Amino acid sequence: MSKRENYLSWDEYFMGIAFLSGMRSKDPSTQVGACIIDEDKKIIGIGYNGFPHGSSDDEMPWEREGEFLETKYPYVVHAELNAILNSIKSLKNCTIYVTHFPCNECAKAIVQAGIKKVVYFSDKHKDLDSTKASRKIFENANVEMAHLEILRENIVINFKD
Ligand SMILES: Nc1ccn([C@H]2C[C@H](O)[C@@H](COP(=O)(O)O)O2)c(=O)n1
Ligand SMILES: [Zn+2]
Repeated sequence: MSKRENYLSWDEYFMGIAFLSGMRSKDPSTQVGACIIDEDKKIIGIGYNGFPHGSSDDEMPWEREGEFLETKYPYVVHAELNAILNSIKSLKNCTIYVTHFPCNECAKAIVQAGIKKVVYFSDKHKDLDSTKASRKIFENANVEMAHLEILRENIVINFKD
């Protein structure tokens, strides 16, 4: 019998895990996921956007607009930072898979952690100044950026039979 042909590539696998992780997010508008792997392709950190420990998902605001302190923005921990903080070992020369291109704050954390490659799926905010700053931060630190195009339409997990 020959091997299966339609198995997941490494890129699809790690980006799939980033997406699955993002599905844990309670943010009603944007769910972001991140998955960090080491040079041996071992997963060493996973994260999604959410409020810090101790802050209730039900009591904190998920608003995008209004008085700054009444919105989610000053409180939410970004997926990339959560993945970095959740990592189980040094991130030197690691790769981070992210569902969305990192913001400039996450870019700084990614560089300082020693991550050397960013593989991203969506770049929908590429024209924002903060995204331009991210690119500059990555370029200055020689962090490789790679857009991942996934050819298959979906990955199905079937929990029935
Ligand atoms: N690098 C990023 C950028 C954003 N996020 C999170 C922060 C928010 O929960 C959400 C963005 O919300 P929106 O302004 O689209 O309503 O995404 C992140 O985790 N990592
Ligand atoms: Zn961020």
